[in-house]
Amino acid sequence: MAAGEESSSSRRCSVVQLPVVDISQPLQPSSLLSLAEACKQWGFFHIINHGIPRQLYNRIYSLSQRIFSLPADTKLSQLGPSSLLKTYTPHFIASPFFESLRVSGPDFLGSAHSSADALFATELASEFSELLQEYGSKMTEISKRILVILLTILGEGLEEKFHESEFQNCHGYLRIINYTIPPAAESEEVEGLGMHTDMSCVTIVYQDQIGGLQFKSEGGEWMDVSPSEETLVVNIGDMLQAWSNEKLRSSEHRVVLPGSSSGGAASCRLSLAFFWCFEDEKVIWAPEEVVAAGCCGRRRAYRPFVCSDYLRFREITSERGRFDKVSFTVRDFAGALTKLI
Ligand SMILES: O=C(O)CCC(=O)C(=O)O
Ligand SMILES: [Fe+2]
Repeated sequence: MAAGEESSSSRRCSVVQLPVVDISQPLQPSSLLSLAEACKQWGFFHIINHGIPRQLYNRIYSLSQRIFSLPADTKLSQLGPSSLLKTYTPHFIASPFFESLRVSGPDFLGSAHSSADALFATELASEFSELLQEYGSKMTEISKRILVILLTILGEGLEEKFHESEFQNCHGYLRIINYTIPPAAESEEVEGLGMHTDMSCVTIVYQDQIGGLQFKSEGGEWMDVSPSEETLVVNIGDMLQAWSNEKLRSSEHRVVLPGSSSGGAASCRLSLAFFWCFEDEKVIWAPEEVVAAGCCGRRRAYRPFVCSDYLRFREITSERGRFDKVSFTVRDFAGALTKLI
């Protein structure tokens, strides 16, 4: 795995060559090894041959832009935090440059429809919903495939033993995110989304060509995740870090937006982040076999906890309007590093 300094002087971070997994093929032992290493060290990797046609992205992209370019009042009153639907997160909640629309599974069609009906004429609303249904169900399928791979790298026999029994009630939701690139930023980068960990088992991200997704290495260095047309980014979330007893890493990450001088005339960055999560009432407790697998000893890193309690903890501990604040993670909530259980 090669990591080298990036040439651009405006970015004080490194680029890393993440493993690229072809998920249309069974994985070769050598690929499994490098993936296992990356999941332990970075918690990030790329996938290719995922079967999402480019036209699907293009169409979602252009309809999403139509939604985000509607007047702020319309988005807020129809979909905002005080509306019935609550699917729209306006600017100045996650950051001044971030706004998003949530589409929840498994009925992605119904979820997208309820938001789109409030904004679009019938025909466009139907098209938007159908596209999101297609995207959501493809992401669901890919998430399951990724979990099979991750359980395989955790240890022999663990996939057969635990995929069905532990992950069968997982559910997914999608966040369509629009980042506004501020023209006043000059050569300075700004944080579009501050440092955080995801509360999912795995997250699958499509980022457009603007890039800017970065994760923090164990040594505390920011690493750039370069955008590429053909690949999707996968990162491990807190739920899987806890369930795997930290054999899979949920890295802190963020999104930086380029200053206006660092390239192009683009005024926005669009990403689609799909979160594959345990059900709310799931008790997370790493199985004995997972704790014992490999050479990491038998120390448990977490006490058992209920998923929804952690989600609530994150909600309470995240301070609105404090964009610079480091958010708490699952270690702060359920870490038991000093105690043998
Ligand atoms: O926009 C991106 O590229 C990543 C978004 C993200 O990290 C998140 O929504 O949790
Ligand atoms: Fe994230």
